[in-house]
Amino acid sequence: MNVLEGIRARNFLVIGRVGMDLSPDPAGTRTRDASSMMVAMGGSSANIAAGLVKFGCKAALVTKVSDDAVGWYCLGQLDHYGIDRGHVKTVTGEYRTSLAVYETRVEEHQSVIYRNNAADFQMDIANVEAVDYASYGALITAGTVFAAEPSRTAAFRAFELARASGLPIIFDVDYRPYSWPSPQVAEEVLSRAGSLADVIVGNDEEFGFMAGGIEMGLSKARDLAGSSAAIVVYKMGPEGAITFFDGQEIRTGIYPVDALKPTGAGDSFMAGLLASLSEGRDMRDAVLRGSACAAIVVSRPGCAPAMPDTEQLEAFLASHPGPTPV
Ligand SMILES: Nc1ncnc2c1ncn2[C@@H]1O[C@H](COP(=O)(O)OP(=O)(O)OP(=O)(O)O)[C@@H](O)[C@H]1O
Ligand SMILES: O=C(O)C[C@@H](O)[C@H](O)C(=O)CO
Repeated sequence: MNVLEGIRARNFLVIGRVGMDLSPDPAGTRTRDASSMMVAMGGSSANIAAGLVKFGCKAALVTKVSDDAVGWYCLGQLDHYGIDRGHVKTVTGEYRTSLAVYETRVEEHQSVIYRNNAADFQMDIANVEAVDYASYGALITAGTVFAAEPSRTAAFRAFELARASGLPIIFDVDYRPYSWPSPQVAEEVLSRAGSLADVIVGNDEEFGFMAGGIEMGLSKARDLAGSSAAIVVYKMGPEGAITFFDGQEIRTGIYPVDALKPTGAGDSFMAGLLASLSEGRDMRDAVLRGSACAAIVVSRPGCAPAMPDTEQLEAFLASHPGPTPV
C-alpha cells in the first residue's frame, strides 16, 4: 500500500497514551489561584485519534491505563469520542495514567505533566502483537512512546508488524524532554524511529534535536524526505511550515488567531492534515487545513474538546481572512 492509499482508507491505528487534562477554569486563571478545573481527555495520541474521529475517520488506540478511577475516566472518554479501545489494556500496581495540569493562558503559561510511573510506558510486546495490522490503513504514533521500556521495544515491534502488513508509518516527533532518561538517548532513539517512518511531522526544534543542533534541523528534514520518508512536515510555529513531498518544498503560512493557550496545536494539526489527505485533498490544502485546525484549538479551552469537525473547520475557514503569505 502506498502512503496516500493507506491514509485514504480512513482507518487509523494510533499507538500511545490517553490521559486526563485539568485546566483552571475560567480561562486565564493561574493554577495557583484555581478553585475550579475543567477536566478533559488528554494525551497526544488520544487527542490525535479524537481529532480524526471528529472528521469521520476511524481510529483505534493501543496503550495501557491504570486500573483506577483516572484510568476508567479515560476509558469512558475514549467511548465518548468514538475511539476504538479494544487494544487499551489496564495495568495494576503503582502505575498511574498520565495527568496534565495546564493553564488556559499564553503569558507565563504553565503546563505541568505528571508521568511518574506512567501506565502507558507499560505497553508491551504482547499488546502490540495482539493487533491485526492488516485491518487498518495506517499506523500513527508520537515520540513519547519511545521514551521508556517496555513501551520503546513494543513500539518498534509495532513498526515492524505494520511494515510487514504494508501500513504506512506516521510519526509525530513530539519530543518532551521530561520523559526521557537523557537527551542523548532521545536523540538516538527518535532518529531511529524517524528513519523508519513514511510520514514525519515535527517542529524546527525537534528536527534540530534529531540532527544534533537547531541550525541543522531543516537539512535533516530535507534528508529524510530525500531518503526514507514520503512526506516530511517541518513546522516553524508562527512562520508556518515547509512540507517536503514528491520532490517539492511546499511553504505554507498560519491562520493568525488570538490564542488562549499554546497547548494541543500539534495534535490538532496532525489530525487535520491526515483527515484532509484522507479526503483526497492536495498536500498544500491539507497542510493549510491542519494549520487551521491548530489555530482553532489554540483559540479555545481544552485540547480534544476544542478540535473541530468538518462543519466547524469550514465555518472557521469561511470567516477567517486567510493564512499569512509565504
Ligand atoms: N497562535 C497561533 N495562531 C495560529 N496558529 C497557531 C498558533 N500557534 C500554533 N499554531 C499552529 O499550530 C501549528 C503547530 O504548532 P506547533 O509547531 O507549536 O506545534 P507543537 O509544538 O507540536 O504543539 P504542541 O506540542 O503544543 O501540541 C503551527 O504550525 C501553526 O499552524
Ligand atoms: O500529551 C500529553 O500528555 C499532554 C496532553 O494531555 C495535553 O492534552 C497536551 O499537551 C496536548 O498536546
